Amino acid sequence: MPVTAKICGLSTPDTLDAAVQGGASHVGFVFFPPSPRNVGIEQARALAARVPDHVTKVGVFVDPDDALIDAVTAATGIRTLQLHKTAFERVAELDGRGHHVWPAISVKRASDLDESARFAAIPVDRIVYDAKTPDDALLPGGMGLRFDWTMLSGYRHPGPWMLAGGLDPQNVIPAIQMTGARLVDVSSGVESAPGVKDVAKIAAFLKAVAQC
Ligand SMILES: O=C(O)c1ccccc1NCC(=O)[C@H](O)[C@H](O)COP(=O)(O)O
Repeated sequence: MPVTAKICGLSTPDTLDAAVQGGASHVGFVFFPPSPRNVGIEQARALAARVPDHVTKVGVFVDPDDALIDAVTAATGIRTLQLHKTAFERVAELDGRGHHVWPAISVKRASDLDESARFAAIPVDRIVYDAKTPDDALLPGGMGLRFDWTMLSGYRHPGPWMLAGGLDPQNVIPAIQMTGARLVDVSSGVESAPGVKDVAKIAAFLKAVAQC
């Protein structure tokens, strides 16, 4: 099975097209106003319309309320919700309503990984292992931070998962080799400035992933 990639935090047609043409399996849209990658509903509607059926659209949220999820899903057809800082009970509730849910686990130390076992009971569609950002950080992700990937080597995952946090075109191959990830996620590692995606970096990242 080939390794595939999600390009996250897309907000312009040209960078979205670069991700799709470069072979991304997933594209992510951030719905969190404090983020430099935040997209509004109408912007997301227009972007989503460009995404072909074989590429999965992922909505990235921080403890979203029903109104936001309903607005996003109605406008974009997004069915996959990547959920940061969202309580277990809320994740279970959204799963019960038929959404594809991807809870993010913030990882700093090895014991953080064990939170994944709890989600096996729901079960969720995929766990996202992302680097923990500082407690006072504005964002729970998208900051180019990474955790010690060796912690994932040999780890018994309870289900499908994705590696996120601090990946870029240069380090993604060793990261895949070290962790065994089959899906990798990148945001700031393919940007020229916070929130500004770079088509050459997107292409380089996807080319590196395709070699794995
Ligand atoms: O990217 C954001 O701005 C963001 C905002 C709020 C919640 C999550 C966010 N990003 C989550 C992602 O999926 C990122 O791709 C992931 O954290 C990796 O980011 P990076 O380390 O910059 O590649």
